[in-house]
Amino acid sequence: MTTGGHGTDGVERRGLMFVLSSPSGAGKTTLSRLLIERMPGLKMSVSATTRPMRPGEVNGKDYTFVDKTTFDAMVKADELLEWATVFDNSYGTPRGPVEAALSAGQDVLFDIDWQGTQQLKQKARADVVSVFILPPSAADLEKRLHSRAQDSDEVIRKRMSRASDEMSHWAEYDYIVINHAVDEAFAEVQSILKAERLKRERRIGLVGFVRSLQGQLQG
Ligand SMILES: Nc1nc2c(ncn2[C@@H]2O[C@H](COP(=O)(O)OP(=O)(O)O)[C@@H](O)[C@H]2O)c(=O)[nH]1
Ligand SMILES: Nc1ncnc2c1ncn2[C@@H]1O[C@H](COP(=O)(O)OP(=O)(O)O)[C@@H](O)[C@H]1O
Repeated sequence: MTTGGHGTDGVERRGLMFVLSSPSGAGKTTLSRLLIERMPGLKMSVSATTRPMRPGEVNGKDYTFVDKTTFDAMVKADELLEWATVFDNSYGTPRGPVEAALSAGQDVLFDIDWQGTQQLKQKARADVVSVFILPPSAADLEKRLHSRAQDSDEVIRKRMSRASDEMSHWAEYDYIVINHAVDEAFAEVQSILKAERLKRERRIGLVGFVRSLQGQLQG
């Protein structure tokens, strides 16, 4: 499904879909923002959701906030690459921007749950790189949900009680990062992306590049 694009060394490369999942509060949003800021060639997939906007969130940047009728119409029109129900709300990935970014040779970053990750893998396994973020402890997770100060106590309780369910899918992921300190977790996630970009199978321009090197050696 993905084509085009050049790596930093000029060799043509297929774009990849970089997925971060975790229980709520483990740090996906924080790590995603850092990746987008610091990794050129990576574009965030902005999901559509029916959940209410949190203070500080920006419509069209953090999520596209839609009502249930609009979301259902998007599903019906096959406008979503994947979608799922999480915490009683619907979340989904609009297909158009992802396909446009990949065909322009960019990589795409997804902050989606295990259900969405499974759907992406069914569609394009070779192009999906998945990372599961774990909190260092349950106490830290709860502290982070409270420190974010954006959800009511009841919502936080619900998210804590779902954490174990979400975490039970950890073994379906390619990589696991434990988010102790943000800087270290970021460095680990960044290393994964850098190494995956160098994978031979994605570097579709290598055959031509090596042929040209061999030509130079013989010539
Ligand atoms: N399948 C799927 N999951 C999504 C999508 N967007 C967000 N999610 C997941 O929905 C869950 C709840 O997200 P959110 O309400 O922003 O809370 P957060 O986990 O605290 O960031 C998280 O596990 C997200 O990764 C999407 O487009 N598809
Ligand atoms: N390594 C860390 N140490 C301490 N606090 C963190 C760490 N990573 C994230 N946080 C904080 O925890 C809260 C939840 O993080 P967030 O990135 O919103 O998680 P998620 O997107 O997985 O729900 C935020 O207030 C964030 O600043």
